[in-house]
Amino acid sequence: MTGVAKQPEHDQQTHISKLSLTNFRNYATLSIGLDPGAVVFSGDNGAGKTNLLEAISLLTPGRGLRRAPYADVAREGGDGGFAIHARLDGPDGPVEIGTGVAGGDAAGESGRRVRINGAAARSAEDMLEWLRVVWLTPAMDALFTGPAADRRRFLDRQVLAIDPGHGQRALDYEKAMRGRNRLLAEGSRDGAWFDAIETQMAETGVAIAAARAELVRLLAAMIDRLPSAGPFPQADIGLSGALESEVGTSAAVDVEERFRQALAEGRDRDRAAGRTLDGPHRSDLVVRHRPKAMPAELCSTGEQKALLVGMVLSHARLTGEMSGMTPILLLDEIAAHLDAGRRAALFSILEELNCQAFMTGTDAALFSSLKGRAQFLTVDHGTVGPTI
Ligand SMILES: Nc1ncnc2c1ncn2[C@@H]1O[C@H](COP(=O)(O)OP(=O)(O)OP(=O)(O)O)[C@@H](O)[C@H]1O
Repeated sequence: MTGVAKQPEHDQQTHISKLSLTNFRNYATLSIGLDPGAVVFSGDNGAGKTNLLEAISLLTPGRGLRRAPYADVAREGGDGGFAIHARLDGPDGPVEIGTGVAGGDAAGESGRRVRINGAAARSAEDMLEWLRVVWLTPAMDALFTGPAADRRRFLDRQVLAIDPGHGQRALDYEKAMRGRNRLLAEGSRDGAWFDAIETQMAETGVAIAAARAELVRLLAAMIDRLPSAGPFPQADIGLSGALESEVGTSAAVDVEERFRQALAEGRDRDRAAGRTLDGPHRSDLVVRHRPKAMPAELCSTGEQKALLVGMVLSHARLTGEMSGMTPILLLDEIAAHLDAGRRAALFSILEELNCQAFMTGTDAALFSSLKGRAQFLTVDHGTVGPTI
C-alpha cells in the first residue's frame, strides 16, 4: 500500500488546482494555477496545448493520450527525464501527485515513478484512488473506421476506469499469449508447456471478456440516457468476441474450460498461422448509429464525431457513478469538429457533469459562449498565461 488515505467515497468534484511540469515535451519548467470547471487552452499550432493534456493524462496508469515512449516525452535537450506534478483539490482536502522518469534513465522505459503525498506509490494504478481522467482526441476520430486494436484499447481503458484490476489482467494475458506464440513459432509440440500456458490464458482471457461485457452493458445503459433526438446520438454497442458473448450466458468456469479446449484443439491451425487466432485479443467493439440504424463506420465524419462525443460523455458519467469520483475530461481540438449548436450542447453537458474539463483549440473565439464561465489560458511555445 502507499500509506495514504483511501479515495473519497462520495460523488464530488476533484480538480487539479496546480500543474507543474519539468522537462516535459516543449516545457522546460511550467507551473500554472487551474480553476475547477471548464479550462480553455488556446494557441497556435505546435504551441504545446496537446502537450498539457498529455501531461494530465499521465496522471493515470498507462502511456497517456499519445501512448508515446517516455523517451519521446522527455524534453529534447534535457537530461532524458521528465516530471509532472499536480495538486488535486477535492472533498478530502489537497492531494499531491507526482510522476515522471528520472534523468539518465537511458531508455526511460524502466517505468515511471509515482509519488502520492510524497510517498512512493506501489504502482501507477494507485493514482486511480485519487482521480479519473477521460479523454477524446483527434486521433480517436478514426475509431470506428480504423483497426480493431484501437477499439479494444478504447474499450479496455474504459474498463480500467471502473475496474482498476483490468490492466494487470490484460498484461498477464498478453504475457501468456506471447509465450504461446513463441512455442508456436518454434514449432514446439511440448504438450505440458502448452497446457500450462493455455490454462493461464483461459483464466485471464475469460476475466477480460467478462469485464468488457460488463462495461458494455453499463455503458449501453448510460448511452440510453442521452436524449433520443439530441445533438449526440444514441449508439447501440456490442462485442464481437465469442468469449464476450458466452460469459453473459454461461458460468465463468464453463467458458474457461471451453476456451482452454479450443486453444488446445487449435494448436495445429495456430502453428500454421504462426500465432494465436482465438481469444479476447481478437474481439472487437461493434457500434451502430441508432437513429440511422447504420454501422458507425458508414456514417459521415461529423456523425461519427457526434457518436463518439456521446459515448465519451456517457463513459465520463459512468466513471463518475462507478468510482464516486467525477472524472477530469480532456477534450483536444474539440470545438473545431462541432457546429455551434453541438458546441453549446457540449458545454452545457459539461456544466451538468460538474467536472473539470480541459479543452484546446487554435481559436479561443470558438469558446466565446463560455466567457465568464471558464478559465481562458493562452499557450505560447513553452509558456502559459491568461488569455487577454
Ligand atoms: N520531447 C520534446 N521536446 C521538446 N519539444 C517537443 C517534444 N515533443 C514535442 N515537442 C514540441 O511540442 C510541440 C507540439 O506541441 P503540441 O502537440 O502540444 O501542440 P498543439 O498546441 O497541440 O498544436 P496543434 O494545434 O497543431 O495540435 C511541437 O513544437 C513539438 O516540436
